[in-house]
This record gives sequence, C-alpha cells and structure tokens, in this order.
Amino acid sequence: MDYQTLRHNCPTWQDYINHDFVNQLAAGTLSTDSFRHYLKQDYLYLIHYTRVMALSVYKSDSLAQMRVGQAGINAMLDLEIGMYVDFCKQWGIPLEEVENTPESSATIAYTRYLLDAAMSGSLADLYAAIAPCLMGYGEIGKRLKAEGYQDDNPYQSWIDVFASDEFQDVTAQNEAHINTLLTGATASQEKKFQQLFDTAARMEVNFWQMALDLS
Ligand SMILES: Cc1ncc(CO)c(N)n1
Repeated sequence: MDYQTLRHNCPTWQDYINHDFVNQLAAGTLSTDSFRHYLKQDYLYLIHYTRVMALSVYKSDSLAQMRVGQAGINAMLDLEIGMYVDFCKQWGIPLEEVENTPESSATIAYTRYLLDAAMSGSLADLYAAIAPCLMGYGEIGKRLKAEGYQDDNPYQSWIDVFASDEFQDVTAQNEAHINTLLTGATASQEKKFQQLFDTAARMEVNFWQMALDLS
C-alpha cells in the first residue's frame, strides 16, 4: 500500500481539496470573519498537531525516522504557526486572545482523534492519520499556484506558505516516508490505515465548514 492508494480510495478527498472555503480564499472573496475564525481555530489545531509530530519522534526506531518528524515539527513551528503569528500582528489580534479562544467542536474532534491515533497506534498508523493534513494542504498549495494568483489577495501569504518550495519539500519527504512505512502491510493493517486516513479527511472537510459557518 502507498499514499496514492489511500488518497485515491478516500471518498471525501475531493470535497476536502476543493472545498468552498479554499476556493473563496484563493479568489480573495472569503469573509474576513471566516478567516479570523479559521485563524484562531487552526492555531489551536496546530498546537495539538505539533504534539502529534512529537509523538512520531517518540515512536521512531531510527535516526532517519526521527528526522522526518523533526522536519514536520519545524514546518509547523516556523512556517505555519509563524505565519499565523504574523497574520495576528497584521490583523491586530492579540496572541492571548487566540490562545484563550474556546476550541470549536470540529477542532476538538479532529485534534483529539489524531492524538488518540498517535498514542494508541504504530508509527505507520500515526502517519496514515496525519497524511490528509500535511499532504492535503501541500496539494492545495500546489493547485492554487498552478491556477495562478489573484492580485491583492488579502490571504496571499497563507497560499504562499503551502505553495512554497520549503513546504513542498516537507510533503515530498513525508510521502516517501509514508510509502516506506505502509509497504508490506497485512490486509487488516491496510484496512486500518484507510480508516484512519478517511476519518481524518472527513474531519478536514468539517474543519473548513466550521470556518464558513463560524461554528
Ligand atoms: C485543519 C488543518 N489541516 C491541515 C493543516 C496543514 O498543516 C492545517 N494547518 N490545518
């Protein structure tokens, strides 16, 4: 089994990648309220996600596996969370306000699901569960870049992070890593990988919808 098989078999993948939130953001027409809501919830999400990445280091057997986890942690803390901190500055949102925002149900469901999968499963299970997150945003960044950018898009720096060579390098490294981890799995292990992947992708759709609904 490999990453492309998981992606291909996932029933909600296209709903995730082509969600209205993403298309409105790319067109620059997304309401600022929705983006603000997303910004705060995604910041909270990324804190938990980084903890999952740290668990990937804990579950690693080799230095090479640990380094993949390390690159993921760096991408979160330096690239993604760094970008949100900049957005907060630019939009006049104090960081304490973000950190004290109550988590939405969609945020709690997704982050705790990932943490549980990471804690209770194998390293391969962990990567099957986090693959939609990292790989999906990489795919979105690549697509938006290929489609060409709108002038004066207030959300351009969000797109730039996911379209950047740095982020694309991390996703390419992760795809290779996932493929190695999934190789030689038994049928029951493959079933579990797909379930983890599909559930996470479903939660990604809910996450975009939460931002559009301000829920
Ligand atoms: C909900 C969600 N999924 C994926 C990413 C990409 O890391 C993100 N920032 N937020």
